Amino acid sequence: MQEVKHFIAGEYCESSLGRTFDNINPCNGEKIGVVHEGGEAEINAAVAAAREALTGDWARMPEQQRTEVLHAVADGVEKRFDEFLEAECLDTGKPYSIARHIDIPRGAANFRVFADAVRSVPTEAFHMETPDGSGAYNIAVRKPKGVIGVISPWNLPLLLMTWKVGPALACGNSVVVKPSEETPTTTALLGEVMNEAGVPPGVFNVVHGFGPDSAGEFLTRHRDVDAITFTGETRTGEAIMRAAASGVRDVSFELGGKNPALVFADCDMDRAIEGTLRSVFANCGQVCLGTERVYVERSIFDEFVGRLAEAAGRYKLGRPEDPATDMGPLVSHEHQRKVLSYYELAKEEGANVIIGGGVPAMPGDLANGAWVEPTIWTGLPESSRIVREEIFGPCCHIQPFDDEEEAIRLANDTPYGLAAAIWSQDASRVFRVTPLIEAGITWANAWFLRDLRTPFGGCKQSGIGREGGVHSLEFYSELQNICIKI
Ligand SMILES: NC(=O)C1=CN([C@@H]2O[C@H](COP(=O)(O)OP(=O)(O)OC[C@H]3O[C@@H](n4cnc5c(N)ncnc54)[C@H](O)[C@@H]3O)[C@@H](O)[C@H]2O)C=CC1
Ligand SMILES: O=C(O)/C=C/C=C(\O)C(=O)O
Repeated sequence: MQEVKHFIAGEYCESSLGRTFDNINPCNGEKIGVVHEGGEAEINAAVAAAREALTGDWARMPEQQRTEVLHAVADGVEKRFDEFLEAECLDTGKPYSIARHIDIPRGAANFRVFADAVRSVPTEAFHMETPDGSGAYNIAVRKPKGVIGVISPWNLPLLLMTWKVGPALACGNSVVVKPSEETPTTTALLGEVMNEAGVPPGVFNVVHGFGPDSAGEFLTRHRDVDAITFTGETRTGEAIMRAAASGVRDVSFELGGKNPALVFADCDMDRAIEGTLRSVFANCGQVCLGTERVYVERSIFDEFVGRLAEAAGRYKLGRPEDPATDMGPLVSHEHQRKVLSYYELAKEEGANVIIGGGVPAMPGDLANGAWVEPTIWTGLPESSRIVREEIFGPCCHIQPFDDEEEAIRLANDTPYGLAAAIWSQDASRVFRVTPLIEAGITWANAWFLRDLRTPFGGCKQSGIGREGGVHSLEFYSELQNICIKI
């Protein structure tokens, strides 16, 4: 039976109060192991270790060596690829085919890309004139921000945690990570890799636990944490922002979404179907960038709905390790209850259930897992809760539109603004429409095409700030302007 411990000051440790909680396999509801539950004492110890690390070897380490250490972390993840893969898929239930190509390689890449980015970003310098004629130079020096609190979610656990930890360490900070209580294992495993790679003790710390009145809240409230980065639900973001207000700490938030796809009659239908299928159902719909609202030009509406439903109907639900599996279960029974409550609501609101809408019949032990059917609805008004609220499951509502203006209006009629996808072969339309969409990321004829150097984040209630490439360096470093009079 697996036992997941905290990782503080380079060592694994148990909870001071001796409390643990169960880690459950969402495929069959079986207990995988126990996780040590941290409280105020563990957060205090981790933050103190992180603070201490900022005065030791890590602070004195030349940038070139820090880059090499972070490359060694990436190598270490790759060396133990199968271990990370199995742990991630056991915690989440996601298919190996996804984690093998996305979660684990990206978990490693996040260290390499940001370590290299730090070394390639130029220093800003301005010469200025002065009244005495001798002038002055302004040089912007990039320094670590300090101790970074990282609160990460369960949908892409290693990927989204390293997306924050990679650049934070590349900029010379130390971190305290509170991984999601649903998926603690790969974050804990990374501690071993950090030690093997030569990351000094205290630079990377992990405390397990829950959100409110637990490790998450204690971390975000801690006055010795200099900045907080969070991915998760918008309401949690509001709570963390309130905590960060005390002490005026900086935040970077990537929050919820209710992302639209606009499918125009001039699209390449095969590509639009394949891309929308992935954007709705990949990772069992548990991707913040995923599509939950599809708007299709009326002349191709029936064909599109029919073909998408047919493709979704071919999806094979199964065990993570089965190469034939397209979709796993949801992350937990709690999340299953939430998604199924929306499936019920859709029926109550009068939706046409094109496909799915319930719990699939799974064989043997899988019958106890957190499974839901891939689901497509049509026929609901835009005011319906199904169309307005983030469900975070394998489902979408499809609605027809008559012209470009209406499509843009429908896409933007949401409090969220994370991502959007447009499907059209008319280049003028693509250039005209994409900037009018209120979203931090808009794809045209693609979905989830990610270059780690590009700005990533949401507008409206989908987030604050941008991470990715130089934007991550902006958040994870403090710029000091040094003005030198000649
Ligand atoms: N990437 C995304 O956009 C994600 C969105 N979600 C959405 O959020 C819904 C709820 O899922 P949860 O896992 O409960 O998301 P959540 O936003 O509540 O949890 C994410 C992380 O925040 C921590 N947390 C929760 N409350 C906190 C607080 N007051 N202070 C500090 N940390 C706190 C949790 O322990 C976890 O590590 C999902 O149904 C889905 O709609 C969930 C995960 C990822
Ligand atoms: O960075 C990526 O490529 C993926 C990001 C996905 C999320 O942020 C999410 O689903 O929460």
